[in-house]
Amino acid sequence: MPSKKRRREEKASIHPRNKYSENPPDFQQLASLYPSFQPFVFYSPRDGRPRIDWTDFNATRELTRVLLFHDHGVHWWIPDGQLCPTIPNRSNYIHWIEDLLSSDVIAKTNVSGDNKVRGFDIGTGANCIYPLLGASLLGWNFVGSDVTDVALEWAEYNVKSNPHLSELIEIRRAGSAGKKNTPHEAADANGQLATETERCSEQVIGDEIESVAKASDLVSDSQEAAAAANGQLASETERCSEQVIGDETESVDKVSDVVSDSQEATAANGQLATERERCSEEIIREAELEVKVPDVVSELQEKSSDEPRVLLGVVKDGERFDFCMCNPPFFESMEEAGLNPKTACGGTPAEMVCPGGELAFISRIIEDSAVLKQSFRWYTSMVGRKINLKLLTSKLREVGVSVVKTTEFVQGHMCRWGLAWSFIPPATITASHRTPKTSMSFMLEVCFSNHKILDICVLKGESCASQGIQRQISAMHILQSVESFFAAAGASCKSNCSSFVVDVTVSNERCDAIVNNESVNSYETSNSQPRQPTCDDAVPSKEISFRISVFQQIPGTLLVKASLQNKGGPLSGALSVLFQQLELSLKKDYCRNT
Ligand SMILES: C[S@@+](CC[C@H](N)C(=O)[O-])C[C@H]1O[C@@H](n2cnc3c(N)ncnc32)[C@H](O)[C@@H]1O
Repeated sequence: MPSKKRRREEKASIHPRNKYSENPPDFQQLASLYPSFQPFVFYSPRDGRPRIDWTDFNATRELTRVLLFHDHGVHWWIPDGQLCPTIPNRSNYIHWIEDLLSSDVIAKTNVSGDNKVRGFDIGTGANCIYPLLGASLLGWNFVGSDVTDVALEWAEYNVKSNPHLSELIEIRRAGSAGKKNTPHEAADANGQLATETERCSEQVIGDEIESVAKASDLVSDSQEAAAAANGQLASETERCSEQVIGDETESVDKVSDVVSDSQEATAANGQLATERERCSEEIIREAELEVKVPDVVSELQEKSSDEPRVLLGVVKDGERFDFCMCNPPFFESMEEAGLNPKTACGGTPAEMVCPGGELAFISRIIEDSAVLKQSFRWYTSMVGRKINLKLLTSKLREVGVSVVKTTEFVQGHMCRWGLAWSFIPPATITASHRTPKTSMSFMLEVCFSNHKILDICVLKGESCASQGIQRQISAMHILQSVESFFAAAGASCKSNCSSFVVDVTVSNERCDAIVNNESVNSYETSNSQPRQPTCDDAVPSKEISFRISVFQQIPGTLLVKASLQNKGGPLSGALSVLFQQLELSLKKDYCRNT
């Protein structure tokens, strides 16, 4: 069993917004909700805790499948042997990017002009995990690229299995020639695709929605139990090979750790993926780099020169993205990847290996970025070995990037690194401090026993105990509440119900009213007649205009976003306060304990 100290460290370093930071997956609960997962869960004779066999690929795949469905409302599958992603670990990378996008390190510009975040996942794999997580957690748009037929077909399949996300994700082939799987791998995976498509067409989706409804109730009711189960979580060690990632010495330590205490290795760690932003930001010209870009980088590049490009030729002319991300093939050979007998997370040679390993692969991203420059706000990649992090940072300096950021992802016994760079000039401290936030968001987890919801049911003549209630508290209800909230305070509101947005304009005077919590009544009673225009109305700069968008994440969970429309106006700074008031009001109406 992991020591208390280790558990504390892991908990402290998991990203605070990671869904699993406070509520790690509860195998027992998942098994009771999803019969397909039940056969994989057993109870440890040592401590009676529920576990799964990490050496069984079917068990790790089923865990990923139920977690994606249970916690993210995502339908998902991969064929035998493909790389099986760990959801908490992968979520940490997404949240790190979220932090980069909202940081003041470089000037904030929205590439798409509509406040939608647009990302590019290099090597999305059959599992398409980053686009699925980014779209379901944060409403981001994605292009996911890959080179193998199997990856492209299954990524497409996973996107199409989720109609609520499919508008957000495009799968694109990288490299003109395309990298084929071996005929055996391709035939096998295609056979599985056909079977899976058939299986899913027979699925009664309503039943699953119902399970999620029950599941979310259970989850919210049993937070305490879930917290107590923290130590019981079997590790979802990233992949077979990851035990050899890192400096050689580190790897040896890690492997011997695993061998010396296999129970511990399969305990809480991996599922509690961690993200420690300790290396933090470096402005490249200030970086103290011990390592010069050595000849090894160019040698590796020669080796990989026949490989398809990663961004050039895949990114279309004039396209712009907020970021790219990549979990690269780390190894030069399957021998180097090695086989970790303790885990079975899959990973085919096409996924794990490329000529020159990760150093050559990420170097290609760097070269492409040096051509595409500001077409991306941030370029990012995972890095498996610390020595490569240093080499790559040196290479970044050579190509003239303006900013480099690094982070460390501590995942159970493993360490990996996040590397980010940009060609956008670093923002000066003073400028960044003056710039108010122009977009923000919060999550609303609807509690069905709340009075507001009961009111809605009564108005509609429906029984709250009826099974369909979850679908009745929709983005539309929240949208209406947003409009009422601002209209009640005298703001002008214009809703667009088809795109679930409401545009709000608030005058200086009404802004104060909202901030001071003066509600409908005070405004309505003193303004029973239509308001006469005042001199102030003629001065547009004394208004703040913003757009509120509501996204249904999964039944019962909604994302509410605000984006400033008249940027640079004197009231711009008020957005965060107004939005906070809205959050309080919606949470009071729709959520538990507020
Ligand atoms: C380690 S896997 C990552 C899969 C998935 N993103 C994940 O995190 O589980 C690396 C992926 O990169 C793909 N790949 C290899 N060369 C590529 C290239 N030039 N462009 C895009 N993808 C590539 C492989 O086919 C493989 O699916």
